[in-house]
Amino acid sequence: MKIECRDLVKTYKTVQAMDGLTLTVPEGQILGLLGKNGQGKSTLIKTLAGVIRPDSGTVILDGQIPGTATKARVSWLPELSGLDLSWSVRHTLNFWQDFFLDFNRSRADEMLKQLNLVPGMRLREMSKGMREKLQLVLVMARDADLYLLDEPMAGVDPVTREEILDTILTGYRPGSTMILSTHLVSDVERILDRVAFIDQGQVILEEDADELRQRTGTSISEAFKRRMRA
Ligand SMILES: Nc1ncnc2c1ncn2[C@@H]1O[C@H](COP(=O)(O)OP(=O)(O)OP(=O)(O)O)[C@@H](O)[C@H]1O
Repeated sequence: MKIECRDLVKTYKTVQAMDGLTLTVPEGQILGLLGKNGQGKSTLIKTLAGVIRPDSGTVILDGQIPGTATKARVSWLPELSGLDLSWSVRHTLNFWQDFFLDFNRSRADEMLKQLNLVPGMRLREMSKGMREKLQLVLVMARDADLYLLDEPMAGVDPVTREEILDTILTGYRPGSTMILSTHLVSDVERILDRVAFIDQGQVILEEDADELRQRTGTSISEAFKRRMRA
C-alpha cells in the first residue's frame, strides 16, 4: 500500500501534535518512523489507521482516504488494554481469527512457537514482554497491505527486542508496507528500508536507509542523534 500524507495538522487543545507533516512511503517498504518521545509518531499512526482525523491536510492510502475500505487492509493494534486479561493466548487468537477475515492462523501459530508463547497461558499471567510479543503476533498474522507497529519493543529487554525484530522480519509479507515507530533507533535499524525523522510534528528528514548511511558515513542511530542535537 502506498502512503501519501500532505500538510497534516492535528491539535489537541494547546498541543500541536502534527504541524504540517508531509510524508510519502512507497509500497513494499519498511519505514522507521524515528523520533523522541512526544513528537507526533502515535498521532500519525492513528491517523493512518483511520481512528483519528487530522484538522487539516490529506492522507491517501492507495488512492483512498482512510475509512472502512482501508481499515480492512491495515493491521494495527494500539495496546492490549482492550483485550480481556482473563483470556488465554489461544482464546485471544480465536477471537482475532473470527474478527479479521485476513487472519492467517497457521502463521500466527508459527510465530507463537518462534516467540515461545504458550497457547494455554492467560494474559494476566504474562509479563510485559510476553504481552508485547502477543501483540506483535496479532498484528503481523493478518494478511494486510499495511502494518502499523507503534513502539513494538517499548519496555522489553534487549534479547526480547531481537526476538521481536526477527519475528517482524520472518512474518513480514513481501510487497506489504510497514511503519515501525520507535525512539530505539539502534535496535531497529538493521530491518529498515527507509527512515523518516519526526520532530515537533513534522518530518524533518526522509530517506532510503542505505543512502542515509552512505551520505552521512555513519549509522542511522548516530545520524539521528546528531540531527536531534543540532
Ligand atoms: N489525546 C490527547 N490529548 C492531548 N494531547 C495529546 C493527546 N495525544 C497526544 N497528545 C500530545 O501530542 C503530542 C504528540 O503525541 P504523540 O503520542 O503523537 O507522540 P509520540 O511521538 O508518539 O510520543 P511517544 O514516543 O512518547 O509515544 C504530545 O505532546 C502529546 O502529549
